[in-house]
Amino acid sequence: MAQLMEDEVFMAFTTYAAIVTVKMMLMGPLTAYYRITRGAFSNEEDVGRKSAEEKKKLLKTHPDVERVRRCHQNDLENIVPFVVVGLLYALTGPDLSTALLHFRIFVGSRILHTIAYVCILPQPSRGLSYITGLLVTFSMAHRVLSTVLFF
Ligand SMILES: N[C@@H](CCC(=O)N[C@@H](CS)C(=O)NCC(=O)O)C(=O)O
Repeated sequence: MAQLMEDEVFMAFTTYAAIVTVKMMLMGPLTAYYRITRGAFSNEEDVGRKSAEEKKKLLKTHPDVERVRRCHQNDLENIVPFVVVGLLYALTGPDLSTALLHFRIFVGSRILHTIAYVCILPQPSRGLSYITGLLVTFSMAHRVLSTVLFF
């Protein structure tokens, strides 16, 4: 394990995986921010001490909250596979420069995806950033499978 932590590709993977995971985790506080500012809550206990009338007003969905939630969901669909496949990829011993290119493009694409989704940028900005990240993960999966294929 200590030897693995000194491997440059593994260190690069750990760095970018941590960055993109923290980005994904920040979607939670961002959702909370939108809930509070838009007055849109989903649980009765979240609006505990209000009158029945006020509760009714606050227990609703809001398009901005739903947008951030979809963005978070999309992160889960893409970042979790990146972390799993990226770890296996790092273990196949790729070139440092090739690995860095994969990790940087993926993290950049997911940051752009979030900006495009939350700031409502016109398509195809979100679609292209999503496809870019997906291609990076597929490229790493290709390397993993072509290195260790064993049925
Ligand atoms: N689960 C996704 C699968 C396809 C996907 O991830 N598309 C990208 C680019 S259009 C996206 O940002 N989808 C919006 C979303 O997941 O809410 C969906 O329902 O759209």
